[in-house]
Amino acid sequence: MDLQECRKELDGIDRQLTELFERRMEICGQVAQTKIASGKAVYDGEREKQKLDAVEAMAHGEFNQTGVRELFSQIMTISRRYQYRLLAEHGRGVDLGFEKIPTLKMKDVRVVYQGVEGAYSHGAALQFFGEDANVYHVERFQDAMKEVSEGRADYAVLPIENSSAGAVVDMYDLLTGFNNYIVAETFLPVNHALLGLPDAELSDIRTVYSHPQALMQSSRFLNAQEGWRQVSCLNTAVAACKVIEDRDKSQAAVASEIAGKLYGLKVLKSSIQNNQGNTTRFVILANRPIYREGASRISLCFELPHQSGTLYNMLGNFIFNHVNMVMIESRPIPGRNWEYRFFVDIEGNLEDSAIANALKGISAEALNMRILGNY
Ligand SMILES: C=C(O[C@@H]1C=C(C(=O)O)C=C[C@H]1O)C(=O)O
Repeated sequence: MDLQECRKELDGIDRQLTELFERRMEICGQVAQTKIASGKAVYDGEREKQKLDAVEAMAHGEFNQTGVRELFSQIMTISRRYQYRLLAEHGRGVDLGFEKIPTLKMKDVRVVYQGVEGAYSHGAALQFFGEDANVYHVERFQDAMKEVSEGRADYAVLPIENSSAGAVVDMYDLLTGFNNYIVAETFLPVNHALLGLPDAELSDIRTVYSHPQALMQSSRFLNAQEGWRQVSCLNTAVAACKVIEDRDKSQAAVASEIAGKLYGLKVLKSSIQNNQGNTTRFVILANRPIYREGASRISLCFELPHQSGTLYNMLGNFIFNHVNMVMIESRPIPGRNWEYRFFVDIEGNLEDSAIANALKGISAEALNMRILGNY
C-alpha cells in the first residue's frame, strides 16, 4: 500500500471507530439514566479496572496492550464526563456547600496577619482592607489561621506565592489543616526601600540592616555602595526599629516604605530591589465557605496515590469540561510515603455547570477533595 492507500484505509477505520464511539456513548447515556434512578455513583473503579484488564488481554504485544489500556482509560473518562453532565441536568449536581454573597464585608472587621508591624503582610492587609482597617498580628502562619477558624478575626491575610521565589509551601500544608476558605487575593509589589533617620542623607550611610532575604534581593544597589557594611537581622521591621533606636545617622535599614512610615524613618532611596517586578500574592481567608458573585478563580486540593496515570486521569476532568488550569503544586502527605496532595487553581465560578461537572468528577475519583475557595 502506498501513502494514499494507507490513508484511505485509515479513514475507513476511523469512521467505524467514531460510529462505535458514538454508539458506546449512547449506551453510557442509558447507564446514566439507571444511575439517576438508583442513585448509584457514576464512577465504578472496580468495573473500570476489569475493563482495562480485559481489553489489554485482547490486544497483542506489549505496545498495543499499553496502547489500548490508555485508549480505554480515556474513553471511560469521557464516558464519565458525559454521565456527570446528564446527572447535573437531572438536578443531581453537586452541592458544593458554598454560599454566594454579593460583596465581602469590609467594614468593622478584624484582620490578622503574620509577622510584625511594617512587614509586607501588614502592607498587604492595609492594601486590601484600607489604611484604617482594624489589623493585628500574630507570630506564626498557623496562629493566624487559628485566629480566623476560632472566630477572633474575620479575615487572615497570608502570603501564598512570590513571583520570583515561588510557592510559600507552609501555607499549602496549613490550608488543609484548617477549615478556612480563600475569599479574595491581593498582589503586593515587593518594594524594598532604604530607610534612614529623618536627618540622614544617603552620603551618611555606612551600615545597613535587614533580613538576609531583603539584603540579597537588594544586592545590586547595596554592593555598588563603597564601604557599606551589611548586617542581618531577624526581619525587616526589627532592622527599622534598630535604626530609630540607635539614633546613629550612619545606619540605614532595608524594609518596606510602610515600615518607614510606622517607625518614623525617612526614605533615602525607594525601590532598591534587583527585580523591579517582584510581587507577592496574598490570600484573604475567612472561616465560612463563601464566594463573591463573579469570582473567577477556584483553588482546590485532592490526594492521589503514587501510581502512573492517576494525575493524568484526574486532570482529564478539566480537559473534557474545557476548564482552564492555571496553577498546580504538589506536597507530600505527612505519614503516607510517596502519596501526594495536589493543589490546583482553575479559572471559573462555582455556578458554572462545567466547573460543577469537573469538581464532581474529581470528588468521586480522587481522595479528600476540598474546595479551598472561589475568589
Ligand atoms: C458506564 C459506566 O460508568 C462508568 C464508565 C465506565 C465505562 O465507560 O465503561 C465504566 C465504569 C464507570 O466508572 C458503568 O458504570 O458501567
